[in-house]
Amino acid sequence: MASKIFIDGEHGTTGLQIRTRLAERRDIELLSIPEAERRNAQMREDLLNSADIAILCLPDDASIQAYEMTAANNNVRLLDASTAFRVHPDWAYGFAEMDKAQAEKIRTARHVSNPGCYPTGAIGLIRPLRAAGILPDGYPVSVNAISGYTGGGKQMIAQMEDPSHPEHLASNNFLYGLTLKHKHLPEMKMHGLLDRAPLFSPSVGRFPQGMIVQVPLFLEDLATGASIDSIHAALVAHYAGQDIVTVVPLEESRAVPRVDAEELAGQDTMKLFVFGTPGGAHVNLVALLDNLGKGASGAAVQNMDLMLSA
Ligand SMILES: NC(=O)C1=CN([C@@H]2O[C@H](COP(=O)(O)OP(=O)(O)OC[C@H]3O[C@@H](n4cnc5c(N)ncnc54)[C@H](OP(=O)(O)O)[C@@H]3O)[C@@H](O)[C@H]2O)C=CC1
Ligand SMILES: CC(=O)N[C@@H](CCC(=O)OP(=O)(O)O)C(=O)O
Repeated sequence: MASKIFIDGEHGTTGLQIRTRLAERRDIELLSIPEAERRNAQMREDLLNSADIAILCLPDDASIQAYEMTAANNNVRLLDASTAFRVHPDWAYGFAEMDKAQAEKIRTARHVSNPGCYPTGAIGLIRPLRAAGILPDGYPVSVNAISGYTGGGKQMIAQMEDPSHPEHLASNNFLYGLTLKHKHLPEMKMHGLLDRAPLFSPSVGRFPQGMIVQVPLFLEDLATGASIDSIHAALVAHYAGQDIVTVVPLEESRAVPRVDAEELAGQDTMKLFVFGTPGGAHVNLVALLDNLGKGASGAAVQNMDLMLSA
Protein backbone atom coordinates (compact mmCIF):
# COMPACT_ATOMS: atom_id res chain seq x y z
CA MET A 1 0.00 0.00 0.00
CA ALA A 2 1.26 3.48 -0.86
CA SER A 3 2.51 5.51 2.11
CA LYS A 4 0.59 8.72 2.76
CA ILE A 5 2.78 11.81 2.76
CA PHE A 6 1.54 15.31 3.56
CA ILE A 7 3.83 18.29 2.96
CA ASP A 8 2.66 21.07 5.27
CA GLY A 9 3.97 24.18 3.48
CA GLU A 10 3.84 22.45 0.09
CA HIS A 11 3.36 25.80 -1.70
CA GLY A 12 6.56 27.31 -0.29
CA THR A 13 10.09 27.06 -1.67
CA THR A 14 11.23 23.88 0.11
CA GLY A 15 7.82 22.24 -0.03
CA LEU A 16 7.44 22.77 -3.77
CA GLN A 17 10.84 21.21 -4.43
CA ILE A 18 9.93 18.16 -2.35
CA ARG A 19 6.63 17.85 -4.17
CA THR A 20 8.43 17.92 -7.52
CA ARG A 21 10.83 15.21 -6.37
CA LEU A 22 7.92 13.00 -5.27
CA ALA A 23 5.58 13.67 -8.20
CA GLU A 24 6.37 10.50 -10.17
CA ARG A 25 6.62 8.17 -7.19
CA ARG A 26 4.20 5.25 -7.27
CA ASP A 27 4.98 4.14 -3.71
CA ILE A 28 3.65 7.38 -2.27
CA GLU A 29 0.19 8.91 -2.02
CA LEU A 30 0.63 12.67 -1.70
CA LEU A 31 -2.02 14.31 0.45
CA SER A 32 -2.46 17.90 -0.61
CA ILE A 33 -4.02 21.13 0.63
CA PRO A 34 -5.27 23.73 -1.87
CA GLU A 35 -2.96 26.75 -1.97
CA ALA A 36 -5.74 29.11 -0.87
CA GLU A 37 -6.29 26.98 2.25
CA ARG A 38 -2.60 26.61 3.18
CA ARG A 39 -3.08 28.44 6.47
CA ASN A 40 -6.43 26.78 7.32
CA ALA A 41 -5.55 25.25 10.70
CA GLN A 42 -8.40 22.72 10.78
CA MET A 43 -7.63 21.39 7.29
CA ARG A 44 -3.94 21.18 8.14
CA GLU A 45 -4.68 19.34 11.36
CA ASP A 46 -6.89 16.80 9.54
CA LEU A 47 -4.29 16.22 6.82
CA LEU A 48 -1.40 16.03 9.29
CA ASN A 49 -3.25 13.35 11.23
CA SER A 50 -4.13 11.37 8.08
CA ALA A 51 -0.51 11.02 6.99
CA ASP A 52 2.04 8.29 7.67
CA ILE A 53 4.73 10.95 7.42
CA ALA A 54 4.11 14.70 7.51
CA ILE A 55 6.95 16.82 6.12
CA LEU A 56 6.88 20.29 7.65
CA CYS A 57 8.19 23.05 5.37
CA LEU A 58 7.09 25.93 7.53
CA PRO A 59 8.47 28.70 9.71
CA ASP A 60 9.44 27.53 13.22
CA ASP A 61 6.25 28.67 14.94
CA ALA A 62 4.02 26.84 12.44
CA SER A 63 6.18 23.69 12.77
CA ILE A 64 5.73 23.77 16.54
CA GLN A 65 1.99 24.14 15.97
CA ALA A 66 2.00 21.11 13.63
CA TYR A 67 3.91 19.12 16.25
CA GLU A 68 1.25 20.02 18.84
CA MET A 69 -1.55 19.10 16.42
CA THR A 70 -0.11 15.58 16.05
CA ALA A 71 1.29 15.00 19.55
CA ALA A 72 -1.48 12.59 20.56
CA ASN A 73 -1.38 10.57 17.32
CA ASN A 74 1.24 7.82 17.34
CA ASN A 75 0.43 6.89 13.74
CA VAL A 76 1.97 9.98 12.16
CA ARG A 77 5.71 10.60 11.97
CA LEU A 78 7.13 14.09 11.43
CA LEU A 79 10.04 15.29 9.32
CA ASP A 80 10.59 18.98 10.05
CA ALA A 81 12.58 21.30 7.75
CA SER A 82 12.58 24.23 10.18
CA THR A 83 15.05 25.14 12.92
CA ALA A 84 12.57 24.35 15.70
CA PHE A 85 13.74 20.85 16.72
CA ARG A 86 17.29 20.50 15.41
CA VAL A 87 18.91 20.38 18.84
CA HIS A 88 15.97 18.71 20.61
CA PRO A 89 17.13 15.52 22.36
CA ASP A 90 14.03 13.54 21.33
CA TRP A 91 14.39 14.31 17.63
CA ALA A 92 16.78 12.47 15.31
CA TYR A 93 19.01 14.86 13.36
CA GLY A 94 18.49 14.09 9.68
CA PHE A 95 22.09 14.06 8.44
CA ALA A 96 22.54 10.38 7.63
CA GLU A 97 26.24 10.62 6.72
CA MET A 98 27.35 12.53 9.81
CA ASP A 99 28.16 9.30 11.60
CA LYS A 100 27.79 5.60 11.08
CA ALA A 101 24.79 5.18 13.42
CA GLN A 102 22.78 8.14 12.16
CA ALA A 103 20.93 6.51 9.24
CA GLU A 104 19.49 3.88 11.57
CA LYS A 105 18.42 6.55 14.08
CA ILE A 106 16.58 8.39 11.31
CA ARG A 107 15.05 5.18 9.97
CA THR A 108 13.36 4.31 13.26
CA ALA A 109 12.62 7.76 14.70
CA ARG A 110 9.12 9.12 15.08
CA HIS A 111 10.44 12.67 14.82
CA VAL A 112 13.23 13.71 12.47
CA SER A 113 14.59 17.24 11.99
CA ASN A 114 16.06 18.07 8.60
CA PRO A 115 19.37 19.94 8.96
CA GLY A 116 19.88 23.58 8.02
CA CYS A 117 21.60 24.25 4.73
CA TYR A 118 24.67 25.98 6.18
CA PRO A 119 25.02 23.43 9.02
CA THR A 120 25.01 20.58 6.48
CA GLY A 121 28.21 21.99 5.00
CA ALA A 122 29.75 23.07 8.31
CA ILE A 123 29.00 19.87 10.24
CA GLY A 124 29.98 17.81 7.21
CA LEU A 125 33.46 19.38 7.38
CA ILE A 126 33.93 19.76 11.14
CA ARG A 127 32.46 16.64 12.74
CA PRO A 128 34.83 14.09 11.16
CA LEU A 129 37.83 16.13 12.33
CA ARG A 130 36.46 16.35 15.88
CA ALA A 131 35.73 12.62 15.88
CA ALA A 132 39.25 11.86 14.62
CA GLY A 133 40.85 14.07 17.30
CA ILE A 134 42.37 16.43 14.72
CA LEU A 135 40.36 19.51 15.71
CA PRO A 136 41.16 20.00 19.42
CA ASP A 137 38.99 21.26 22.27
CA GLY A 138 38.86 25.02 22.39
CA TYR A 139 39.75 25.60 18.73
CA PRO A 140 38.10 28.85 17.54
CA VAL A 141 36.20 27.64 14.47
CA SER A 142 35.04 30.14 11.84
CA VAL A 143 32.45 29.33 9.20
CA ASN A 144 32.05 31.63 6.18
CA ALA A 145 29.40 30.96 3.59
CA ILE A 146 27.52 32.13 0.55
CA SER A 147 24.02 30.93 -0.33
CA GLY A 148 21.76 31.23 -3.31
CA TYR A 149 18.90 33.58 -2.57
CA THR A 150 16.21 30.86 -2.49
CA GLY A 151 17.69 30.13 0.96
CA GLY A 152 15.61 33.05 2.21
CA GLY A 153 12.34 31.46 1.01
CA LYS A 154 9.47 33.14 -0.86
CA GLN A 155 10.11 36.49 0.75
CA MET A 156 13.75 36.81 -0.25
CA ILE A 157 13.05 35.40 -3.73
CA ALA A 158 10.54 38.22 -4.25
CA GLN A 159 12.95 40.81 -2.83
CA MET A 160 15.75 39.68 -5.15
CA GLU A 161 13.68 39.13 -8.31
CA ASP A 162 11.08 41.90 -8.21
CA PRO A 163 12.52 45.42 -8.66
CA SER A 164 9.18 46.91 -7.63
CA HIS A 165 9.20 45.08 -4.27
CA PRO A 166 9.11 47.70 -1.46
CA GLU A 167 12.11 45.95 0.13
CA HIS A 168 13.89 45.12 -3.13
CA LEU A 169 17.44 43.85 -2.71
CA ALA A 170 19.51 45.28 -5.55
CA SER A 171 22.86 44.03 -4.29
CA ASN A 172 24.58 41.17 -6.10
CA ASN A 173 26.30 39.87 -2.98
CA PHE A 174 25.71 40.89 0.63
CA LEU A 175 26.72 39.82 4.11
CA TYR A 176 24.02 39.41 6.75
CA GLY A 177 23.68 37.85 10.18
CA LEU A 178 25.95 40.66 11.35
CA THR A 179 24.95 40.29 15.01
CA LEU A 180 26.74 36.91 14.84
CA LYS A 181 23.71 35.24 16.45
CA HIS A 182 22.47 33.24 13.47
CA LYS A 183 19.80 30.63 14.22
CA HIS A 184 22.04 27.84 12.86
CA LEU A 185 24.73 28.23 15.53
CA PRO A 186 23.24 25.78 18.08
CA GLU A 187 23.03 22.90 15.60
CA MET A 188 26.49 23.62 14.18
CA LYS A 189 27.89 23.47 17.70
CA MET A 190 25.96 20.40 18.88
CA HIS A 191 26.22 18.20 15.79
CA GLY A 192 29.69 19.52 14.93
CA LEU A 193 30.74 18.18 18.37
CA LEU A 194 32.23 21.59 19.17
CA ASP A 195 32.82 22.89 22.68
CA ARG A 196 32.73 26.53 21.50
CA ALA A 197 30.14 28.07 19.20
CA PRO A 198 31.67 28.84 15.80
CA LEU A 199 31.93 32.39 14.45
CA PHE A 200 29.52 32.20 11.53
CA SER A 201 29.37 34.78 8.73
CA PRO A 202 26.76 34.04 6.03
CA SER A 203 26.15 35.89 2.79
CA VAL A 204 23.81 35.75 -0.19
CA GLY A 205 24.59 36.01 -3.90
CA ARG A 206 22.43 36.87 -6.89
CA PHE A 207 21.92 33.27 -8.02
CA PRO A 208 18.93 31.15 -7.05
CA GLN A 209 20.43 27.88 -5.86
CA GLY A 210 23.85 26.79 -4.65
CA MET A 211 26.09 27.22 -1.63
CA ILE A 212 29.70 27.33 -0.52
CA VAL A 213 30.59 26.82 3.15
CA GLN A 214 34.20 27.45 4.20
CA VAL A 215 36.02 26.46 7.40
CA PRO A 216 39.58 27.87 7.35
CA LEU A 217 42.05 26.21 9.77
CA PHE A 218 45.51 27.03 11.14
CA LEU A 219 47.46 23.75 11.11
CA GLU A 220 49.77 24.68 13.99
CA ASP A 221 46.74 24.96 16.30
CA LEU A 222 45.40 21.50 15.42
CA ALA A 223 46.49 18.17 16.93
CA THR A 224 50.22 17.47 16.64
CA GLY A 225 51.14 16.27 13.18
CA ALA A 226 47.94 17.48 11.49
CA SER A 227 48.54 18.15 7.82
CA ILE A 228 46.59 18.63 4.63
CA ASP A 229 47.06 14.90 3.98
CA SER A 230 45.90 13.72 7.41
CA ILE A 231 42.83 16.01 7.28
CA HIS A 232 41.93 14.78 3.84
CA ALA A 233 42.43 11.14 4.89
CA ALA A 234 40.15 11.62 7.92
CA LEU A 235 37.37 12.99 5.68
CA VAL A 236 37.82 10.19 3.14
CA ALA A 237 37.64 7.54 5.90
CA HIS A 238 34.57 9.17 7.45
CA TYR A 239 32.59 9.25 4.21
CA ALA A 240 33.61 5.82 2.88
CA GLY A 241 30.78 3.56 1.76
CA GLN A 242 28.19 6.08 0.56
CA ASP A 243 27.84 8.29 -2.50
CA ILE A 244 25.98 11.39 -1.34
CA VAL A 245 28.89 13.19 0.32
CA THR A 246 32.08 12.93 -1.75
CA VAL A 247 35.55 14.06 -0.76
CA VAL A 248 37.39 15.46 -3.78
CA PRO A 249 40.87 13.87 -4.20
CA LEU A 250 43.72 16.20 -3.22
CA GLU A 251 45.35 16.09 -6.63
CA GLU A 252 42.02 17.11 -8.19
CA SER A 253 41.57 20.00 -5.70
CA ARG A 254 45.09 21.21 -6.47
CA ALA A 255 44.13 21.63 -10.12
CA VAL A 256 40.95 23.59 -9.30
CA PRO A 257 41.42 27.31 -10.01
CA ARG A 258 38.08 28.41 -8.53
CA VAL A 259 34.95 26.98 -6.92
CA ASP A 260 31.59 27.82 -8.47
CA ALA A 261 28.81 28.15 -5.87
CA GLU A 262 26.24 26.98 -8.44
CA GLU A 263 28.08 23.81 -9.52
CA LEU A 264 25.73 21.47 -7.65
CA ALA A 265 22.51 23.47 -8.20
CA GLY A 266 19.71 21.00 -8.86
CA GLN A 267 21.61 18.09 -7.29
CA ASP A 268 21.16 16.40 -3.93
CA THR A 269 24.80 15.60 -3.26
CA MET A 270 27.59 17.48 -1.44
CA LYS A 271 31.29 17.80 -2.35
CA LEU A 272 34.00 18.45 0.19
CA PHE A 273 37.41 19.93 -0.67
CA VAL A 274 40.58 20.38 1.34
CA PHE A 275 42.54 23.29 -0.13
CA GLY A 276 46.08 24.31 0.76
CA THR A 277 49.70 23.65 -0.10
CA PRO A 278 51.69 20.71 1.32
CA GLY A 279 53.97 22.11 4.00
CA GLY A 280 51.88 25.31 4.24
CA ALA A 281 50.50 26.77 7.47
CA HIS A 282 46.81 26.72 6.61
CA VAL A 283 44.07 24.61 5.07
CA ASN A 284 40.69 25.77 3.87
CA LEU A 285 37.90 23.20 4.13
CA VAL A 286 35.14 23.82 1.61
CA ALA A 287 31.70 22.25 1.24
CA LEU A 288 29.76 22.71 -2.00
CA LEU A 289 26.03 21.93 -2.11
CA ASP A 290 22.64 23.17 -3.27
CA ASN A 291 20.87 24.97 -0.41
CA LEU A 292 17.64 23.42 -1.70
CA GLY A 293 19.21 20.02 -2.51
CA LYS A 294 21.30 18.36 0.19
CA GLY A 295 20.67 21.60 2.12
CA ALA A 296 16.88 21.12 2.29
CA SER A 297 14.52 19.28 -0.08
CA GLY A 298 16.96 16.62 -1.32
CA ALA A 299 17.89 15.79 2.27
CA ALA A 300 14.20 15.70 3.21
CA VAL A 301 13.44 13.11 0.50
CA GLN A 302 16.49 11.08 1.57
CA ASN A 303 15.26 11.17 5.18
CA MET A 304 11.70 10.33 4.16
CA ASP A 305 12.98 7.29 2.26
CA LEU A 306 14.97 6.15 5.28
CA MET A 307 11.86 6.55 7.47
CA LEU A 308 9.75 4.61 4.97
CA SER A 309 12.27 1.77 5.01
CA ALA A 310 11.61 1.06 8.71
N1 LIG B 1 14.85 27.74 1.45
C1 LIG B 1 15.86 27.02 1.88
O1 LIG B 1 16.94 26.92 1.23
C2 LIG B 1 15.76 26.27 3.16
C3 LIG B 1 14.68 26.39 3.99
N2 LIG B 1 14.63 25.68 5.17
C4 LIG B 1 13.53 25.81 6.12
O2 LIG B 1 12.34 25.26 5.59
C5 LIG B 1 11.22 25.96 6.11
C6 LIG B 1 10.44 26.49 4.94
O3 LIG B 1 11.27 27.44 4.27
P1 LIG B 1 10.98 27.96 2.81
O4 LIG B 1 10.34 26.88 2.02
O5 LIG B 1 12.24 28.56 2.34
O6 LIG B 1 9.93 29.11 3.16
P2 LIG B 1 8.79 29.76 2.23
O7 LIG B 1 8.46 31.07 2.85
O8 LIG B 1 9.20 29.74 0.81
O9 LIG B 1 7.56 28.77 2.41
C7 LIG B 1 6.92 28.59 3.64
C8 LIG B 1 5.50 28.14 3.38
O10 LIG B 1 4.87 27.94 4.65
C9 LIG B 1 3.63 28.65 4.62
N3 LIG B 1 3.25 29.08 5.97
C10 LIG B 1 3.78 30.08 6.70
N4 LIG B 1 3.16 30.15 7.91
C11 LIG B 1 2.21 29.18 7.91
C12 LIG B 1 1.24 28.76 8.86
N5 LIG B 1 1.14 29.35 10.08
N6 LIG B 1 0.45 27.72 8.54
C13 LIG B 1 0.56 27.11 7.34
N7 LIG B 1 1.44 27.47 6.37
C14 LIG B 1 2.26 28.50 6.67
C15 LIG B 1 3.89 29.84 3.73
O11 LIG B 1 2.69 30.40 3.28
P3 LIG B 1 2.59 31.96 2.91
O12 LIG B 1 2.95 32.04 1.48
O13 LIG B 1 1.18 32.29 3.21
O14 LIG B 1 3.55 32.70 3.78
C16 LIG B 1 4.69 29.17 2.62
O15 LIG B 1 3.87 28.52 1.70
C17 LIG B 1 11.75 27.07 7.01
O16 LIG B 1 11.72 26.67 8.35
C18 LIG B 1 13.17 27.24 6.48
O17 LIG B 1 14.00 27.79 7.50
C19 LIG B 1 15.62 24.80 5.47
C20 LIG B 1 16.70 24.63 4.68
C21 LIG B 1 16.89 25.43 3.49
C1 LIG C 1 19.81 32.95 2.57
C2 LIG C 1 19.04 32.82 3.84
O1 LIG C 1 18.39 33.75 4.30
N1 LIG C 1 19.13 31.68 4.44
C3 LIG C 1 18.43 31.37 5.66
C4 LIG C 1 18.66 29.97 6.06
C5 LIG C 1 17.97 29.02 5.15
C6 LIG C 1 17.80 27.75 5.82
O2 LIG C 1 18.58 26.84 5.74
O3 LIG C 1 16.80 27.68 6.65
P1 LIG C 1 16.83 26.80 7.90
O4 LIG C 1 17.21 27.66 9.03
O5 LIG C 1 15.55 26.21 8.11
O6 LIG C 1 17.87 25.80 7.68
C7 LIG C 1 18.88 32.23 6.83
O7 LIG C 1 20.04 32.57 6.91
O8 LIG C 1 18.05 32.41 7.73
